[in-house]
Amino acid sequence: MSDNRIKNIESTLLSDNYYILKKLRFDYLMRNGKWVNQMREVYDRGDGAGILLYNKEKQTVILTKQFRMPTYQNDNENGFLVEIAAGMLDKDNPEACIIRETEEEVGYRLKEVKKVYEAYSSPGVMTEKMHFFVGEYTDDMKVSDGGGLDTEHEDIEVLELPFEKAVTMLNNGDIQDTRTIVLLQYAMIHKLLGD
Ligand SMILES: Nc1nc2c(ncn2[C@@H]2O[C@H](COP(=O)(O)OP(=O)(O)O[C@H]3O[C@H](CO)[C@@H](O)[C@H](O)[C@@H]3O)[C@@H](O)[C@H]2O)c(=O)[nH]1
Ligand SMILES: [Mg+2]
Repeated sequence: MSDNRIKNIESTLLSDNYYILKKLRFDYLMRNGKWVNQMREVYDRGDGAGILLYNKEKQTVILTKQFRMPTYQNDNENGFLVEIAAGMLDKDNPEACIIRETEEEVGYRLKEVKKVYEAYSSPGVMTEKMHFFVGEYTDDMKVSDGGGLDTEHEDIEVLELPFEKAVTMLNNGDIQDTRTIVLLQYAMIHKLLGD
């Protein structure tokens, strides 16, 4: 079977109201050797970055809590979600983005971060690739209360929690953001906060 299993891609713009939603029609070569015409809607809002902030000495992590309309539309009773600090890349590289977002959202100015994964967020629907980081914070890195940008009406609550509490929330199903689950599990697997 040929390596190139996609041809004749036709793209129609459905919305560029805020980000970009396209309808893509294309011919796809099935494993059984037949060409079929397929249609997929694809949402492009760029790539993102997120970080788990941790403090070994205090045995704490920093998470955020904010209203997420899409979750409010789907089963999340009050629409608030506990998440890692995260943002969209805009024109930054992932590392610069996550350092900027950390300061905007939770008020800590980091010098160093460690990239641990790069992964597609929701590959059936979105183009978004997410860059996952972990970073150590200490009290002397605090430069503001965070909370997000007023100009964008961000309203972010900063949660500094014992790591153990975050793990309990994860195990109880109180953390429902995939990216946050991934990084808390990373911290557990790699014993970021010690044994
Ligand atoms: N007016 C308007 N504003 C929007 C819209 N969508 C987003 N925004 C604005 O854009 C800001 C984006 O803030 P960021 O901190 O950069 O992004 P984020 O929403 O936290 O996104 C992060 O999490 C997402 C998962 O929910 C990730 O998809 C994303 O890559 C990133 O990591 C939001 O606060 C909001 O003000 C929209 O449709 N309309
Ligand atoms: Mg954000």
